[in-house]
Amino acid sequence: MCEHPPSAAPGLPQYPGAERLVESVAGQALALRGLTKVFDGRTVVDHIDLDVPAGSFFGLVGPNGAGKTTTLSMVTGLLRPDGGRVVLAGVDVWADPVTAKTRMGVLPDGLRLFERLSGSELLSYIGRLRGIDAATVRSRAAELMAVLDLADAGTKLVADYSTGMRKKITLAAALLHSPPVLLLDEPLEAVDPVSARAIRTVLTRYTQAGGTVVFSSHVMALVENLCSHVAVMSRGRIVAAGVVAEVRGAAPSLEDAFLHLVGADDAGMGGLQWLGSSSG
Ligand SMILES: Nc1ncnc2c1ncn2[C@@H]1O[C@H](COP(=O)(O)OP(=O)(O)OP(=O)(O)O)[C@@H](O)[C@H]1O
Repeated sequence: MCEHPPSAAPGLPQYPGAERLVESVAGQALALRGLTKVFDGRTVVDHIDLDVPAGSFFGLVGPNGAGKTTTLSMVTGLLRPDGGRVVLAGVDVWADPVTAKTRMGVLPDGLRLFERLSGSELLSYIGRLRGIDAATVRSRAAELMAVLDLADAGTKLVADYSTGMRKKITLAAALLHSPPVLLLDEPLEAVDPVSARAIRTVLTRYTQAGGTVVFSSHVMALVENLCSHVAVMSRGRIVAAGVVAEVRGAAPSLEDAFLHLVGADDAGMGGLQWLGSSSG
């Protein structure tokens, strides 16, 4: 008789206590517990705990190299953690990655798209991969392309898209299956104000309808305007998290609070006295 407990699917590591963990974070769209990543002996994400309430617009901010992309990559199933757990929309991401991926829409860092497809073909391909019937894909794709101001770009090859258009078509692809959680790595970086407004409008509408957005950004004013919640990451750790007003505290702006939290508010302009002086 077999003495061993029932095993996970072949090839998948076991995650004991997955059900208990999922129960304990009910009500959170996303929960991280002890999430850790080590590269070449250096801990770049250091035992992170984080709760993202369902329906929140959640900004993840931090200086370059803080670990934001690494964290989002572990949340989206792209990068295997060295420790800790991720529960997204009631699913333990690394215990059941296939189900977890049906519940998320992702705009990853370093967009890789099918360059030789047109925008419409790309959405139709992604929609079919997601198992959505062709008529629904067509109507959702048309609506998304209209609100994102991409309607005229439907027949253009993705290879000829601008940066803003690439972000918008990827966002449309991430929304096509109407997931409960959207994870976006710097969705507004290098995007012009017109495209940025279209993206903001869609994201705001999505959260008003009950969806949860988690996005990383360096633009503090944007996070302060758009987000209900924020987490500040520094050197692989979460140094503050919660409702934006709480994290800002008594500081005049979120940016001031951020600079203080990451220890950059006293960065002096020592030296450089020669800069701009006409004496050469
Ligand atoms: N594949 C990798 N191999 C080794 N080190 C890596 C790898 N990916 C990231 N790192 C390192 O991990 C640290 C965190 O990087 P990460 O890209 O997660 O930061 P970030 O907060 O997203 O930064 P940015 O705001 O510049 O995008 C950095 O020091 C980076 O050099």
